[in-house]
Amino acid sequence: MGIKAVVAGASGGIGQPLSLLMKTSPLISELALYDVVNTPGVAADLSHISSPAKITGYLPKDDGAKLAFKDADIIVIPAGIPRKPGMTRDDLFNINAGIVKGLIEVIADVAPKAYILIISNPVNSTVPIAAEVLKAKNVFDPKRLFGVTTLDVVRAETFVAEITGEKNPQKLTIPVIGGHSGETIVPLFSQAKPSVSIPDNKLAALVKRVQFGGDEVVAAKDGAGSATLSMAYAGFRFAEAVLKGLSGEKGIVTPSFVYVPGLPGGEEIAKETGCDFFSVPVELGTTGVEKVQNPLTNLNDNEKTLLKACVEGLKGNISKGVTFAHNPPQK
Ligand SMILES: NC(=O)C1=CN([C@@H]2O[C@H](COP(=O)(O)OP(=O)(O)OC[C@H]3O[C@@H](n4cnc5c(N)ncnc54)[C@H](O)[C@@H]3O)[C@@H](O)[C@H]2O)C=CC1
Ligand SMILES: O=C([O-])CC(=O)C(=O)O
Repeated sequence: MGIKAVVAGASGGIGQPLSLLMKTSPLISELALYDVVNTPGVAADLSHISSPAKITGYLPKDDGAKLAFKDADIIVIPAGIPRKPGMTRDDLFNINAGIVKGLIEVIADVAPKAYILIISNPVNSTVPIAAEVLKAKNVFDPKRLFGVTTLDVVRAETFVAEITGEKNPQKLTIPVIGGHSGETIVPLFSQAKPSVSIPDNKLAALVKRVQFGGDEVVAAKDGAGSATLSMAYAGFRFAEAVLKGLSGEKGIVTPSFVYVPGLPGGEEIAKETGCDFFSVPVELGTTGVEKVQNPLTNLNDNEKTLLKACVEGLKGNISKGVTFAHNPPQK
């Protein structure tokens, strides 16, 4: 089966390196690039790479969004503005909420069966917006809608390895759960595989670094945006996990921000946290999320405290997205 993939926001800081990685994937036979600017150039450039994926580039004119998304199997969305120093991810809501809503409306019409991977911030709110739009169009399948929180997992691997001396951080599996901003990000070092030992005097700083890793990059870029290259890596890693699951590979498990009450194994998580959307390790298969794992049963005391702070913030982010989807501000 040929896989059609789309990157929406393909000309941006994340979109370009992400499209490059997607172009090199042997799992993709067609790659459509959509953005409001510059896609013809990015597509022409990538089209010279001798990998199988056939590249096309679309702009909004001449129904470009519809043509780009039509019958797509997987759509990755890094469209939207990034942070500058002094901003929170929630400060991006006013602009990015409308961008994501508009893109999902088109996707619901022309690619209702697509796997949708949302990178655009604030993820804690943009994913609930997407779910509400898909519900309103009667095409919502919780197994196919994902908030991409993989960068938190990637950071946890990297920062833990710096402490433990592990030479290959990719050998570590560290669940990071909750949401994707500040204190809503909850790394579970106690559930790392293989197990890791973090000295007591380093734990608080490590947790903070994973929670606020995005701020570190925003500060270093000093007004020129937020993480793009590490995010492209993380976005591709997650897209590849979804594609491998689709192709029948077994044992693919990685965290994602999903609609938990609609997924096998997720009901308890929604009940315990009071959050309908939560990042948890998901088992990926031929139809998307086959099951969610429940990491909440094994938390240590420190992680329980982190979880409490997480759900307080996350609930508000989720309801802000749901409210927006139903009552967008009038133009
Ligand atoms: N989930 C995560 O872990 C992360 C999320 N992000 C988020 O990803 C988003 C993109 O970041 P960057 O690539 O650095 O920003 P950027 O500004 O470099 O690129 C965004 C692209 O989106 C395009 N765009 C704007 N409106 C659009 C629309 N209606 N349709 C299609 N494309 C549209 C722009 O033309 C631009 O090319 C931001 O919201 C950022 O906060 C960034 C890093 C990590
Ligand atoms: O910090 C930001 O605004 C971008 C982001 O989500 C991250 O790097 O985790």
